[in-house]
Amino acid sequence: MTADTLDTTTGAAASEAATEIRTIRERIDEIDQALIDLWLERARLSQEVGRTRMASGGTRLVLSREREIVERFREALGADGTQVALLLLRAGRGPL
Ligand SMILES: O=C(O)C(=O)C[C@]1(C(=O)O)C=C[C@@H](O)C=C1
Repeated sequence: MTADTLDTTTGAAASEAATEIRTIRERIDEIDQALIDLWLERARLSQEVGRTRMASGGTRLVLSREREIVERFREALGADGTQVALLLLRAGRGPL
């Protein structure tokens, strides 16, 4: 494989690179699936907490807890972490 015969699925210009990319992509796909599964599990648990609290006569939200979570993600991942945390929270408790 040469630069003028690109592998269409990997975009690589050499077969060794195409093979390496396919191997790395397998792990990326596993990680993506784990993230999706964890995302869905977290949303279910968050909804369960919300239902339990409201059934007890409590509030729908606990903003101090949300701030703690946003801060944890911001410390670990920077500004993108803030955005991820906000999306995670929305997936569980719905939009504000
Ligand atoms: O930990 C809680 O009390 C929850 O209700 C879960 C959760 C979350 O998704 O992390 C959702 C809504 C609350 O405002 C705070 C946190």
